[in-house]
Amino acid sequence: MASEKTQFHDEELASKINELAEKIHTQEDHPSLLGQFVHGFANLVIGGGLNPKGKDFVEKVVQFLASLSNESKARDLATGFLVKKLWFELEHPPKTLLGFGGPNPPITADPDLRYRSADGSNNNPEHPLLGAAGSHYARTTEAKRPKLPNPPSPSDIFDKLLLRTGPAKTHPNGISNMLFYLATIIIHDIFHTDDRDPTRAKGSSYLDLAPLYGHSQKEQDGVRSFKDGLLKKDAFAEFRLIGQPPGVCAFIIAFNRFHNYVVTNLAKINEDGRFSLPMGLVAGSDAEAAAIKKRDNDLFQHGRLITCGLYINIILNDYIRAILNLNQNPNFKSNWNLDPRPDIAGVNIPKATGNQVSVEFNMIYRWHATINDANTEWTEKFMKKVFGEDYDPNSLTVTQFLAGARKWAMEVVAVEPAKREFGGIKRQADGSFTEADLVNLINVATEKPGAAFGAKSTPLVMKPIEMLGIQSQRQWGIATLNEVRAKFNLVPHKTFLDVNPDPAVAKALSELYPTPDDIEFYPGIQVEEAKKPWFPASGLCPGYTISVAILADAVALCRGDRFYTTDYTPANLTKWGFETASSKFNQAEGGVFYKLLQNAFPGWYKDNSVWALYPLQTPEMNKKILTSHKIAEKFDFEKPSKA
Ligand code: HEM
Repeated sequence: MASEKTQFHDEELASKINELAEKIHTQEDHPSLLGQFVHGFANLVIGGGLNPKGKDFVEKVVQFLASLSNESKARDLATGFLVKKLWFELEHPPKTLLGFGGPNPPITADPDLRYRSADGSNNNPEHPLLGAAGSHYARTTEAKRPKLPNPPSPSDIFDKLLLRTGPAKTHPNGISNMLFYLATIIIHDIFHTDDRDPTRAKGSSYLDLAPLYGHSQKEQDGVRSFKDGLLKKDAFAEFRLIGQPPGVCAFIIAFNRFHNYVVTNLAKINEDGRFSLPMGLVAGSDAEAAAIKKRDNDLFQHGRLITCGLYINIILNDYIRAILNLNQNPNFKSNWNLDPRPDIAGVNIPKATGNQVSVEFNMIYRWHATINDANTEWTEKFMKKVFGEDYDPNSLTVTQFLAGARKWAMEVVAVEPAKREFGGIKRQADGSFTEADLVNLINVATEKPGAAFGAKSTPLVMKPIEMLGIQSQRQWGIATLNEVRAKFNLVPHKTFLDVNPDPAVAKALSELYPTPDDIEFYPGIQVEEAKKPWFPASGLCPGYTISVAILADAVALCRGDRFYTTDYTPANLTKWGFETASSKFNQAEGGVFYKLLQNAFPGWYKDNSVWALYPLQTPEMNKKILTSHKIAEKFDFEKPSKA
């Protein structure tokens, strides 16, 4: 039944949906009431009914759904309508792309459509280039408002609106660095702006674990051992991760180890004999060599599908759960989650359309405010290595930054992926790192909270990178903050205080922009008031526009991907593989992060360790949450170690 603790901040909306819910809970199976409820809910969510432009609208809907019983049919239908709303907030496929033509990327798709191509092409075979590496960014919002003739300088914007002074504010909901490292893997998966043609993304627009497997066939070949489907020991393709805190690299290596665990088991189990060599091959013959090569590829590709399956399930069942604060749902037994993949009878939502990431989302995902003090210090040391001990972040220009970044990139790329090192840890003779070193880096990331989102929260060391961000949004001609808000059904800001009620921030905005309608998208999304935690519905606590837009993006990335919808089947992944990547509510409330950690680092994580079950919030925060649910004694809070 609708929880009494449901925290609707909008009385009208609250009474309307609670009234509908009550009817459903008392006579749920009554078809006309169910129809009435769904009709009412569809009106609420998709438009009409109550004002969908209200602040916190999505959060209220999430709170409501998470308060319903697991058996509620109405809940499934209503979730379908929410997914539909989020799906149709974006175009599929997008109509507007950046750039002025130029050669299209070549199609390197494996002719076997069961497998992901290395560069993301052929995800939708009807639009084979949609979202392939090298394609043009999409634009979600028409930029109709003329731009200011003399916009404020990026340096001024940074100093007045973004610069953090003093220590970082701790994240208000105990979100651990691990969540921000997962976000870092996600953004390196889908965003790699081509510096020679910034209208293009060098990676694909699919969540295909490119930081591990690469954005192209060449990069993929660089991490494969070409034996039994295995990846080279502790190798990962994305060189840019070496420029991130070392825990990010340890995390992507966990996926490498999971892949190797998967292919080893696939070969052993050899379900339906699908990895057997044909009978009667002559030893040393070309036919035998070709069959061995095919088997390696079949194992590798299955391993990739399954490892990506775990990745998407981590995103939906751990990451989105933490973002929506579902572990802090008073109705803790609710298994509601925002999973956009299922088909719900009566709610027609397209799927497997393909995807193309947009410039707006490239901006929305720049979460540099969340870099905590320890990672700020790490970044300062890193920048000194690249730009010299005496470099000054205040005066380093964007041009100097780009030149230094290119030089650094060339040096890193020159080293083979399986030989790259990071964070002061060393590879052993067989090329692998020690488990202890990797687990330690992951522990450090899990233990410490990230910093809070918000205005005046970005460390100085990021100044040139933020100035580059501001320059990029101008080059891309992105619509204003208010234009993008209107696109996502959010009320445009009428005053500077609407953007951020802190008078100092509002004043700084008014000194930079003539009217709220002129505020640029970036930095606008960074300065908006950050959300507070809600229990459930708001866990990540970014600015308002970011919080709404990322849900639409998550829906697009999951539901638009053929390999996560129509082709995500036990037939394609094998029964064992499908099960290995899958989520069950009775373990970690559906979270599957523990599967990654326990299989990558066997023996380190106890079955009831919060470090494995809920690593996206700190162990300290988990203790609070589990104590509030009166089940803390069932869990182990000790730092993982190997007996
Ligand atoms: C200490 C942590 C971090 C460091 C040192 C860092 C560094 C950088 C650098 C150097 C760039 C500019 C790349 C270029 O255009 O040449 C960049 C871009 C970017 N960063 Fe971060 N970052 C950090 C954390 C994060 C986090 C937590 C997120 C969000 C999850 C994020 C999201 C982005 C995005 C979306 C871009 C644009 C990428 C592109 O267009 O190619 N970063 N970051």
